[in-house]
Amino acid sequence: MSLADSDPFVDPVDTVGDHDYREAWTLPVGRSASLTLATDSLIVLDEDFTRRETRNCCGLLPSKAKTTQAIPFFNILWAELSDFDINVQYAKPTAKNVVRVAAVNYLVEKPQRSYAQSWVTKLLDRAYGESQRKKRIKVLINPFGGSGSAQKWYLRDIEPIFAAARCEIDVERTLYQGHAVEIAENLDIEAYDVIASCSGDGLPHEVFNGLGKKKDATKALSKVAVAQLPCGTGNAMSWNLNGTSSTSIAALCIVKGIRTPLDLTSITQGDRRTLSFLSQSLGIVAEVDLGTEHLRWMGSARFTYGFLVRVLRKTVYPCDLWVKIDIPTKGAIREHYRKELTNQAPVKERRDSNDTEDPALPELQYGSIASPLPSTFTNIPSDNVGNFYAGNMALMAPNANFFPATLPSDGHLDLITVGGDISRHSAIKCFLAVENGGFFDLPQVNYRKISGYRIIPRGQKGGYISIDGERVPFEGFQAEVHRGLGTVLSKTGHLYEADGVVPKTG
Ligand SMILES: Nc1ncnc2c1ncn2[C@@H]1O[C@H](COP(=O)(O)OP(=O)(O)OP(=O)(O)O)[C@@H](O)[C@H]1O
Repeated sequence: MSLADSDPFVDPVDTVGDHDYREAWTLPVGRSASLTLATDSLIVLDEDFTRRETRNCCGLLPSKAKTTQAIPFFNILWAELSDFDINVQYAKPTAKNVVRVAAVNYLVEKPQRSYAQSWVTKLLDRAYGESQRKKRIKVLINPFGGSGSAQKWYLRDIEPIFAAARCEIDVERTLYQGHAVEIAENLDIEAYDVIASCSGDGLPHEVFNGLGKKKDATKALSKVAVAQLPCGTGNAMSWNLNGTSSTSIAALCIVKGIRTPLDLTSITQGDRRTLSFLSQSLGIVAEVDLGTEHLRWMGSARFTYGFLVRVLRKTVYPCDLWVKIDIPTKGAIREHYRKELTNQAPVKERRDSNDTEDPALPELQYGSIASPLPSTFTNIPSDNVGNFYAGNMALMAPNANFFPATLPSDGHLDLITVGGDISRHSAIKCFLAVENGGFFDLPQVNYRKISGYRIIPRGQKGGYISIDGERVPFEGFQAEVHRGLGTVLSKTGHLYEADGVVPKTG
């Protein structure tokens, strides 16, 4: 029986005669098996001669038991040829949201060896595409991550995948708050390609800031990709870049991740300058996130409870707000997003150019919170703000797609403002629309693309401001976006995994 007869994935025209194996990139292996490179996957076809329990008058009948297995190229971790056999290691789904390292192993006959070598090269090309192979990864583990399970999850779910993919791994546990800042600040950037944190979103925030403290910060931030191995509660970074909070799938996504420039925002407050990669909030979101810590025992219900309490009180957070508005309307934002869907510009063109040749952090174009107000900033009356929320990624938690128009490196933050004095009915509609879709289009939601702002709370004794989920003093601050200053790993190289304001396929 020819391969074409038995395998629906193989074009019969390509499988006639030995020399044609090359054209189909089919490698005959073992006694009666073959490995074929199809469009998106490796097809393993095994015709094993076994005795089946089929009887006729002469006794047991020998018959062929065929198995066909398709392994997506994305899941292929490594392949190599040794003296006698070929070994392909891959991430095999073993349960919903779990992958584990598995392997296929076959003898390769001597005459096939040189072809097998080119076949392995071809397989790895398809498996990795433009993603870097054998990444050198500094792994940070927050021992308190995942309610103390981060270390266990690392050993069980992550390390075997990195090892099978031949990544070089160097593991360090964080010992105290802020330790990840120091580790990143002192990192030899020539020795690593990625810093991946087994943590929530707090450690990646620290890592960006540690790299940002280096003398050659701009170089460090463009050279070392920051990644998350989700061991927190929200895991926004992993949801946006990998579409998962599964530790094993995230590990596979890091192995296969494509280097992607990420906009970072400088925040100046008092005399401090920090970098934000995810979001800044003041008002109901900040208060619900940071002001309900004492209700952690409720699980995620604490957010719903906190929200409802504030909505019923119709809480407003008066402030003075000035914004550098880049795209003012939802229609224009949708158009901008549509164009970016097909923008495959090289990485270099998706970062601000550094004309000064100075490798330190870029100078602040708009000055700091202490500088005179930039003339390009527009005042937005904000006496009755209920929610001020600036986002650099789409999902703030699973099913919380607040910023569906965000793009990793378009040079803009997406700014949402919602009045605190809207009706309770309207406020609840907004809340439900975040989870069910449609939030972006609600008329009570103001949505702009911006590249800087200054916000100063007014007439409140205290309150909550959140930068990437971390609490900062309740006082005025200024923000300025730096296009593509940071680097992350993503599946596409230029988009988030969340649903956008325009369908990604059309
Ligand atoms: N050994 C340690 N002892 C105390 N604090 C630590 C230690 N290691 C890390 N931290 C701190 O823990 C904080 C939380 O980090 P992490 O990224 O895991 O979580 P998070 O984003 O707060 O998590 P969650 O998503 O669960 O809210 C960071 O501020 C970090 O500095």
